[in-house]
Formats: sequence, C-alpha cells, structure tokens
Amino acid sequence: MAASLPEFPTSVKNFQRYLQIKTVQPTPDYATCGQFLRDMADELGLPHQVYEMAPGKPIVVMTWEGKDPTLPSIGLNSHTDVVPVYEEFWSEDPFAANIVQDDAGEHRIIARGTQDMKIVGMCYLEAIRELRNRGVKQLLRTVHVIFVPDEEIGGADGMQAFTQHDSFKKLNLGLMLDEGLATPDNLYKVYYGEKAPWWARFTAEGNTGHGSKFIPNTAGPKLANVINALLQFRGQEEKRLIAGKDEATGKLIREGDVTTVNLTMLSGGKQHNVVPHALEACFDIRVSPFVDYEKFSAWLAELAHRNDVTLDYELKYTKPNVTFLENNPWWAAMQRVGKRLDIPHDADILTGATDSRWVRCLGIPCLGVSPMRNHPILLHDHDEYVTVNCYLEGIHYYEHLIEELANVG
Ligand SMILES: CSCC[C@H](NC(C)=O)C(=O)O
Ligand SMILES: [Zn+2]
Ligand SMILES: [Zn+2]
Repeated sequence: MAASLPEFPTSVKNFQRYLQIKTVQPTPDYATCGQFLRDMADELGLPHQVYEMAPGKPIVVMTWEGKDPTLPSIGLNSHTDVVPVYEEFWSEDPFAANIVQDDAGEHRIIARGTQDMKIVGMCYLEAIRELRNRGVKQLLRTVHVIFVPDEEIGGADGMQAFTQHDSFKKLNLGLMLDEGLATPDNLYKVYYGEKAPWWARFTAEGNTGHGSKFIPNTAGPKLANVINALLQFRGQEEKRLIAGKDEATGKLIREGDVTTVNLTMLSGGKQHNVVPHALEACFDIRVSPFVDYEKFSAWLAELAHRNDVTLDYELKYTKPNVTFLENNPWWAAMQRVGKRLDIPHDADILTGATDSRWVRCLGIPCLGVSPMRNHPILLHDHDEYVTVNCYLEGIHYYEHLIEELANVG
C-alpha cells in the first residue's frame, strides 16, 4: 500500500495548480494560464500588465516597484508553454501533477513542465511572497516578473516580438534571469551564454534513371560527401571535448567551446529502382559562441559548393549571445548568494537556445539558472519531475537572490 502523503504547503499546491494547466504545444491553454497568473499577481498585491504580441498569447508582467525606479530593473523571466508528451511512457498523468514518494523517501512532483520551466516561474512568485511576509516592503531596484508564451516553438509571438515593443524597452532591464538546467551534481549551473542554432538543409540534385545502371552525376554521392565531411567534423569536435584540452594551446575545452552537429532528417527518392532527382539532408548544428561565425559559415558554403549541393538555412542565429562574467556585478551577487546558502555555482554555456538570445542581442545581460541540483536532466523527457524539497529550496534561493540582485547599488 502506498504511504500516505503529508500535507504540503500552499506554495506546493500553487505549483501543482500551475502544472495542471495544459499549456502544452501546439495548442497551449494560454487563457487559463493568463487568468491563473493574474490571480496570483492579485494575491501577491503585485500590479500587472498583460501584453499580446499575437492574439490569445498573453505576456504577463508583474511589477514590484523599487525605491529607485530610475535604476535599471531586474527581470525574472520564464516561459509558460511546455512541450508535448508521449503519455503512454509516463507512470503518472503528465498534467495531474501527482506527488509520489520515491525509494529515498523524497516526494516527487511529476508533471510536464516541472523542470522546464514552471518551477522557475513559481519559485519567483513564492520567493516574493516570502520576502513580503518577512516585512520587506521595497528593494532598491524594480523587479519585473515576466511570463512569456511560445518559447518552445522559437518565441516569434513571445519574447522575440516583445523585445521589439515599446513596453519591453520601458521595463528598462539591467539584468534578466532565465532558465537553466537541472544538474545531477550538488551545484547550480549558471548559463552565461548559448550556442547558436543553425538548422542547415543540403539539397543535392542529379541525373535520374534505372536503379540497376552506373548513372553518372547522381544526387547520392554528392550528398554523401557533404554528410561524411560534417560527420567527420562532428567526430573531431567530440574528441576535443572528451580530451578536455586544446592540443595546440593547452586551453581547457568545455561544452561551450565545441560545435555539435547532428544529422536530424534525410529525405528524397520515389521508389527503390528509380535513381532520385533530388536528396536532402538536414543538420542541427549548434555553433559555439566562441567560433568565428563568418568563417564557419564560409566553410559550410564551400563544402556545399564543392560538392554541387545547395545549402539553405531554416534557422541561422548569428547575433551576440554571451553575457561576460568578468567584473559583472550580477554574477558577483549570485556568487555571494551561493556562498551564503552553501550552494556552489558553476558557470557554463547552454547547448540549447532560450528566450535569452532575444534579450542578450540588445546588450542586456542575461543569466540562466534553474534551481535544481542532484536531479537528473528530464526536460522534454518522460516522467519529468522535481522533488518537493528541490522546489522549496528554489523558493529559498530566489528569496535571497532577488533581494541581493535588486539591492545591487
Ligand atoms: C531555436 S527554437 C528551439 C529552442 C530549443 N530550446 C531548448 C532550451 O531546448 C532548442 O534549443 O532546440
Ligand atoms: Zn524551457
Ligand atoms: Zn524546453
């Protein structure tokens, strides 16, 4: 028989309520979500604004005005949408937010979006509640809690559009916090930059004919050359990462220093015995932010040209996407909080792309952190969960972090 569960605090119940709203792509229930967030803002006594860059896709901004509202503000960003599920592979209903005790006695909240990234949005709000409950009426800087739609599908109707809007400029952000990742280690990872997603499509064309003949100049060998070259480059990058050191310079190599390449789609052809007119290969390439984009782009173009293959991009991000940490007062404030709470902080580059890219390219510093240590990385995976203790620690963390950041003079 399952052990009976204890009574959890209201903050946990609020998190469960948020998880139960099916903001799942491709048809997220943004109406219910927007109402839930407006109700939370009212409960917390935070004035709020709702913006729509596209009909039915609310951006909710809650504001805690600072003592000096002329100073650049602190943005606490999270996205409200979540990715689809393979329900048959889940041990619990992914939208019930059930709490289940594991073998170690930890209570797991199991739901889509627990890690990515409803935990973060709810921790921001519950931390502000704690701060106010403990009598903190105002911090030095204004704090904006920002909830955006559609991050999981690229953010065109969410953060990307919002950053072009006057109401975003008026937020006057000096720093934006955004998502990071869980870590299996006993630390928090802070992401100060991201790799650039380049989604490349190579199309080879050639002669057609009977599948039993030696037909010259066909699409297959041309595309094979391109695939082989890219997979060879992939192998070299993987080797550099495994070695952990640059052979020539001796410099340490970490995840953010290498470019990943994956062949993600292959298509073409009509029938087994018809040599195809065209074949297509799609690659998801994540370019290290420390690579010379122009040089790398030229190499890809030359590879295509040399093999008589056309190259086009579904996505090619080339804007700046790094927040440098040297002499960075925000990073210093985060490290102080890490020390105070005895939670080591490790800076890294994120392999995936988040909404931070739309903000960093405006010159606004962004740091990504999701307060989940000693947890497997389960974003976009089956049985995504966080433990109740992890969530409560997250609230405590932001209680300290928001205060520290918003009081940076
Ligand atoms: C470029 S839109 C897709 C965004 C997605 N972000 C994450 C964090 O997984 C990705 O990197 O594939
Ligand atoms: Zn996310
Ligand atoms: Zn995601």
